Order: sequence, then structure tokens, then C-alpha cells
Amino acid sequence: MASLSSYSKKHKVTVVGSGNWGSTIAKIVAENTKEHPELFEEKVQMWVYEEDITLPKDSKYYDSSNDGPQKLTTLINKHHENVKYLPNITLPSNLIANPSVEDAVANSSILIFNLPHQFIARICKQLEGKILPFARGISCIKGVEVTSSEISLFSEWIGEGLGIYCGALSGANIANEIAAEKWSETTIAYDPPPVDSRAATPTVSPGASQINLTITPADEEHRDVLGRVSKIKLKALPSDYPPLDHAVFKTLFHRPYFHVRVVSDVAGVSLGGALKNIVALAAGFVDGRGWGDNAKAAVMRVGLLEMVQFGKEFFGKTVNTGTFTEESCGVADLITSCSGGRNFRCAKMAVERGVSVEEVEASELNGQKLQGTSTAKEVNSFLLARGKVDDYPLFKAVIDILEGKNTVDDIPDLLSRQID
Ligand SMILES: NC(=O)c1ccc[n+]([C@@H]2O[C@H](COP(=O)([O-])OP(=O)(O)OC[C@H]3O[C@@H](n4cnc5c(N)ncnc54)[C@H](O)[C@@H]3O)[C@@H](O)[C@H]2O)c1
Ligand SMILES: O=P(O)(O)OC[C@H](O)CO
Repeated sequence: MASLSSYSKKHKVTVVGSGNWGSTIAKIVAENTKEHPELFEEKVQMWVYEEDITLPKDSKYYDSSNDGPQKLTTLINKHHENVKYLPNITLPSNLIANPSVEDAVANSSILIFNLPHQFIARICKQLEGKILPFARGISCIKGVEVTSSEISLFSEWIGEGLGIYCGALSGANIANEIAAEKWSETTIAYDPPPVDSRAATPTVSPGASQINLTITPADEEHRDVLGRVSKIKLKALPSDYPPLDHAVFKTLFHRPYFHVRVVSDVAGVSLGGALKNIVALAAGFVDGRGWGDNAKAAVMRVGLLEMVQFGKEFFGKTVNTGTFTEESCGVADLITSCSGGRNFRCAKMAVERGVSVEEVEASELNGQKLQGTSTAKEVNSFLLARGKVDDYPLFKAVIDILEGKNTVDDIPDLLSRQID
């Protein structure tokens, strides 16, 4: 490999999303782009779903001469703080909030997708044809994409939609703790298909300042995690950029307070982050009912087994069971989510107050979004379509409690096969 100083281009990084976790990850990568000018452009773009914010009188940024609604992007760029989704955390000054997603991604070779999963479809549609064809992505989204009887990982789904390779980042990562720079770890999965540079065909796109290479994978077809022939025709990174490998992604995300392990099991990393949110709801239900830590540990144990079973049954070609049991994105994320995560906390409050989880989400989260409720529904519709719903009694109990078909008191009976 050439020395880093011999590359004439640097990677431009864009974070698509600016919620609680989106802003935290943007803070991390902006700190790293500043520290590594040999690899990255210093400025990081962060796409913000624009909204009007009226600062309360007790806000440190309140200005009586300008007390009407202000754009969230204006506030972030002026005060270097996401006052709505990550208050009281100073963001680096090289992080730029941008209300236009098309403008934010322009010329970026690294795209980090980090927004609640219910919004990603519309954003990807907007991005079609707007990104560099050789860009690479990392999805920080915890959820799965389900259509009728098909299921896919957001990393794959984004990759196929945009024609790029996309890896995944997931771990025991409660955003507020990491934003406060408390010590933690995460898992990144990055495993692009092999490319054969001998099969490269130079093409020049109109207006492009460089030659793009269309690469045919060495084995002529790349299969996704479900064994389907991938629709992605991967474009090689032009040789004037530093190569995008495990080391570069570690450099982009690793901080003294945020340690990164890079693996290749994209399915395991993505599924851990998606499915633990269903289990966290169950943990909140039993805790809210006052059954204590032993009951919570029991649903966590059964939940972990169902997560592994789901991975092996539907993604068995590539998924590594060890990812669930050994990495931050597996059992560690399950533990933190069932201790202090939003899904856990909202489910607990819902039971204590006798209201729905959605009502607690709306009243307590100030616009932040739960992923567990929609993931429980999506996984249930997938399992129903496959005739497998009864093989996953904890996942079924959670959706049935959310939909009012069962109550928390039914959990011991519903899990009797797993417990007795
Ligand atoms: N918050 C955490 O602790 C945490 C940690 C790890 C992973 N995650 C995962 O990261 C992903 C993003 O979570 P988050 O915490 O950044 O989001 P969040 O829960 O803070 O959600 C709010 C975000 O959604 C945006 N939004 C609202 N309506 C929208 C719309 N119509 N279109 C597009 N965007 C809209 C808001 O602008 C805001 O940026 C999720 O999949 C989540 O599971 C979250
Ligand atoms: O707050 P939650 O429940 O969305 O979970 C946050 C993170 O995923 C924990 O790793």
C-alpha cells in the first residue's frame, strides 16, 4: 500500500441523521476527522431533518430580542449543540448541520446512516443518483426491513438501493453516556465483496473530475447474507483515495472513550441491534410489573436464545453465533438496553402507569423514537408469513402485549416451554 501522504484525495464524511445517536456519532467522527487530516477532510456534514425550535426562557441560548421559532440547523451551527436531541453536549465546530440531504452527501466518499429506521426509505429514495458511485456506507440503524415474507438488513437494503457497499455499526451504546465521553465499546461489521482489479473497466461520468472504475467481483457474482445474488455492481474506490478498510473505519470511529472492534459478520451485528429492542420491551414489562431482576434476567435469557435462533434460521449462511454471545453488539447491547435503554424505560413506565408504550414515547421522549415497537410488529409479520411465529414465544408475547391480546401477567404461561 502507498504511504498515506501519497494519496491526493481525502475522504469526505457525511452523517445522515441527527437524533440522539446520530448527533453522538457525528461528534465522534468529527473529532476523528480533525485528528486525522491525512485520511479525512476535516469538515463533517450532518444532515438534519429541519424543524422550528422555540427556546424556552430558561435556555442558556434564550435571546429576548429573538424569541420566536428558529431553525434547528441554525441553532446547531451557531451554538454547536443539538439543543433538542442531544442537549448540554458541545459538538465539534467542524461538524456542519445541513438541512438538505442532497447537499450534505455531495462528494462524500463515506456515508454514515443514523436515523430511526422508519424514515430511511424516504431518505434513500431522495439520495438515488445523488451520491458518489464509489462511496461506502456504514449503517448505525437498529432495525430490520420487512416486506411481506422477506426480511433484510438495513446495511444491505441501503447498499442495494444506492448501489454501494454498506457495513454496520452496533453495540452496547446508550447515546447520552457516549456523548458524555463515558468509556464504552462498539462493534463494526465491514465485509465488502472481493474485487478483481483486472476486470476493471474505466468509465468517465459526465462532469466527473476523475475516472470511475466499474469492478466485477472476482467470482463474478456476489451473494448477500441470505445467499441471494447481490444486485450491487460495486464501483471501485479511485486510486487517489486512501483505501477503505478495517483500519480506516477504526480510525474514523475509535475514540479513547469509544472503543471499536471490527468484524466481518454484518448479519450478526445488525440483527443483534434490531432484535434486542424487542427483548428490552419485555424486560420493561416485567420490571414495570414489579417482578424484579430475576424475572428480567429470565426474559433476557430467553430473548438472547430467540435472537440466536432467528439469526441461524433466517441468516444462517453467514451469521456467526459468537457475534451474539461475544461482541458488544450482542449480549452486551442486550444488557445495557434492558438496564437503561429507552425501549426498556418506556415499556416499564407504560405498565406502571397503565397506558400504552406509544403514549409514553410521545410524552417522555421529546421527539426521540423507539425502535422496539415497530421492530416487534415487523418481525411478527415476517414470522407469521413464514409460519414460524410460535417458535419465537418471547417475540410473540411482546407484540401480543403491545396489541392488547395478552397482558404482562400472561408472560410466565407464554414462556412456559422455555422455562419449565
Ligand atoms: N439513542 C440511542 O441511545 C441509540 C444508540 C444506539 C443506536 N441507536 C439507533 O440509532 C438510530 C437512530 O436513533 P437516534 O437516537 O439518533 O434517533 P432519535 O430517537 O433521537 O430520533 C429522532 C430523530 O428522528 C428525526 N426525525 C423525526 N421525524 C422525521 C422524519 N419524518 N424524517 C426523518 N427524520 C425524522 C429527528 O429529526 C431526529 O433526528 C435508531 O435505529 C436507534 O435504534 C440509538
Ligand atoms: O434507548 P434504546 O432502547 O433505543 O437503546 C439504545 C441503544 O440501542 C443501546 O445500545
